[in-house]
Amino acid sequence: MQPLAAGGAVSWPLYAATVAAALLVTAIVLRLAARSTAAACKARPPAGSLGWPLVGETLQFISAAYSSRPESFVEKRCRRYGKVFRSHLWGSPAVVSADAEASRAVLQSDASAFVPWYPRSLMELMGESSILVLGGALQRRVHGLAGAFFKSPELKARVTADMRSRLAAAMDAWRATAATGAGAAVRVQDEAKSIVFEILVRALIGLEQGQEMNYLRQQFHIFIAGLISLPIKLPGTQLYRSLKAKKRMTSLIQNIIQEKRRRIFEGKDLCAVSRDLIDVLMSNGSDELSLTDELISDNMIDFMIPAEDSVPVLITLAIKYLSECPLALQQLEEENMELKRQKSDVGETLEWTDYMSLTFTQHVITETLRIGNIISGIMRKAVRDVEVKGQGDVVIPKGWCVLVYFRSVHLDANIYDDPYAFNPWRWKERDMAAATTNSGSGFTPFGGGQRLCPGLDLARLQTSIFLHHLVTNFTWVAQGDVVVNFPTVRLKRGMPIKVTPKT
Ligand code: HEM
Repeated sequence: MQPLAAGGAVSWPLYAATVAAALLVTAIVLRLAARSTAAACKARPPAGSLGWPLVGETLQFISAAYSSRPESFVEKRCRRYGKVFRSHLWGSPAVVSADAEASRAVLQSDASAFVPWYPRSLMELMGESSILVLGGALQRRVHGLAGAFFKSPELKARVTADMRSRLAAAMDAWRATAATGAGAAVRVQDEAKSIVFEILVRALIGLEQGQEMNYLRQQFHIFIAGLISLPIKLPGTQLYRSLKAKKRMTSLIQNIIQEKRRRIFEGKDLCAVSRDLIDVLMSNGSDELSLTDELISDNMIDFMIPAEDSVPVLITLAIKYLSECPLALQQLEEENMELKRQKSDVGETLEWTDYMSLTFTQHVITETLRIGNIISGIMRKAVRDVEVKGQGDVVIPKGWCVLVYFRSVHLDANIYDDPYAFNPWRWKERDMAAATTNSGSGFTPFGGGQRLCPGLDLARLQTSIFLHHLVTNFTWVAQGDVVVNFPTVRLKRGMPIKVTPKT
């Protein structure tokens, strides 16, 4: 963040001191209010500490999140207070759950108990009509329509064909890179990001590769940089830049919506099949829950977050873990080569169902989701005192936040033997149906309940396709890289690998 320009009505040091004093007073009042809320209601929040005035325990949380063991913040407190404890994070009193049962109970609750809660910069950027913030009938409606679209065989077939042709072009370039000799490397994370972004954006808003796509992606990078930033909306701040970028993206998407409306009005576009998510949302908004252009465009931008972030990171992490586990890589390669052979023997190309039927490949993806914790947890706010059963019953007082911390559950030695080991074979014995539908307690990389990720099948499908084409066409040597976990999970150097085409 840049300080305010000197020479304004108030000098910068005086301004800063005034703001700091105001923040301190506000924080003390809020903390006293939090304490008295907890004391006034019969609610018994769990044991724990609210930390320092103003910042609570946020700085300790962030400093652990930047380390190679982000769960250390939660682990330390679990040892002291139990798996559900109280804290104070992102400016709010909070209950943190690292207990599988309590976490499941929170995920399964509806809006009569909890509503979504995010840090202020995120709320500001997503806007009121984002599915991530919406509650009640409107959230269920958008979720239902988007979920049905993402799960439809037509979309999966289209995404499969798009992925195949986009990967073929990328792989030609990798072959050319490999031919240049020593030192040339492919950055998996960058490649996965540009491929997945283009394909999902096409599925969302119907935009094809080209100048507008490049412009959108450029604006999206500025937008996403502000999601976890200081909640200050002044020129020069990241949040301000991100809001401006969102405005430019909204205008591009609203033009697409207007063009679609014009074509429908002129009777030029009466195609019964929805080609993208905008079509789905536009054609399902004629009753009292009509979906406005603003709601549609806001949500299209939110839906781009997994396209640029979560799915490419899942692909990249899978390749990192496979590179470090030759036995798993060998088994995955054999499984994929066998399928390729079978299909080419009968002269068929692979369908989306073929990719999803690769059992070991799915185990690799499941294990990557468990150990990689791309989304480490979710936050909610209690709209009333909520009793939660877990390791001992606790109450989350009205107005408090709850952080459901998936990461600690996914790395819990009581649930997974040797939890830090990448072991795809562990899923042979486990209930894979529960893992792939995300219904099993102790495995919630896609959340759960009414807000269960509607894109989970697509994420698995795109990852399977990427892995299939990589292992059947190339061998590689990974160059060293490390996972960074905050503010989002990613590979520090983008996972460079030196590829050699298979003959
Ligand atoms: C590795 C990939 C992915 C991961 C780890 C992931 C994870 C999650 C999680 C944990 C939630 C629950 C949030 C909450 O409860 O507040 C969620 C929700 C959501 N995800 Fe995903 N996701 C992924 C891919 C996708 C894809 C590909 C799409 C669609 C293009 C998508 C769209 C959404 C939407 C729209 C929601 C909000 C649902 C609602 O609040 O009703 N996600 N995701």
